[in-house]
Amino acid sequence: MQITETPIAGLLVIEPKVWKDNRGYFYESYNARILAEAGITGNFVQDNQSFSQKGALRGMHAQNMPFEQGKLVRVLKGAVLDVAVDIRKASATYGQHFSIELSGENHKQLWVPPGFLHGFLTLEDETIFTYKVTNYYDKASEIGVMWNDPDLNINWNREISEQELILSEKDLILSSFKDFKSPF
Ligand SMILES: Cc1cn([C@H]2C[C@H](O)[C@@H](COP(=O)(O)OP(=O)(O)O[C@H]3O[C@H](C)C(=O)[C@H](O)[C@H]3O)O2)c(=O)[nH]c1=O
Repeated sequence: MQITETPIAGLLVIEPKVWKDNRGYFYESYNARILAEAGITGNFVQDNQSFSQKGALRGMHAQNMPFEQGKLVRVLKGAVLDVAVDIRKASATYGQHFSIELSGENHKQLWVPPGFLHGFLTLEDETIFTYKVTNYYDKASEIGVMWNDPDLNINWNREISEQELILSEKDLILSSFKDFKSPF
């Protein structure tokens, strides 16, 4: 399992060792000891899974304290462009984002600590996205910023036009970044 830093402190890319043979492949998708050695010591209490068609965009979301969540995200099948935005007010990279393609083929994972907005654009039909979180879901604590906020300026361009995007009602009316008051 190789764990590498990103330009945003605390945000880490995890690439598992994949064992391939004539039957297929095997890899450890989660190993608390190896993650702890890299500083990922969250107490994971809940696993989530979502299924999305190409063009579905979920985000940008976070939960407010005391239900802030660290997220260990990956794709079982299909592909997404995964994006995390630093909303830690004291951070030198406040408002900056990191994006990475996660897929059932590349087996990559992203550790998103508390203090980030998170979301993804689905790049293939029948994509299965799964993740561990370090705090329970609390609807009343949900906060978010629009996926296309001009100040965040997230570069989603993946041959998917705005007309092809599939968004929830909730994700159509999230806050602008300039009106957003980060609790982190
Ligand atoms: C997140 C969540 C949702 N739900 C219920 C509530 C809704 O009725 C339904 C769909 O939820 P939502 O539309 O918020 O699902 P996503 O848009 O995939 O939300 C996620 O989107 C991005 C990718 C994130 O990083 C967050 O984990 C999360 O906000 O599932 C639950 O019961 N438990 C949960 O933990």
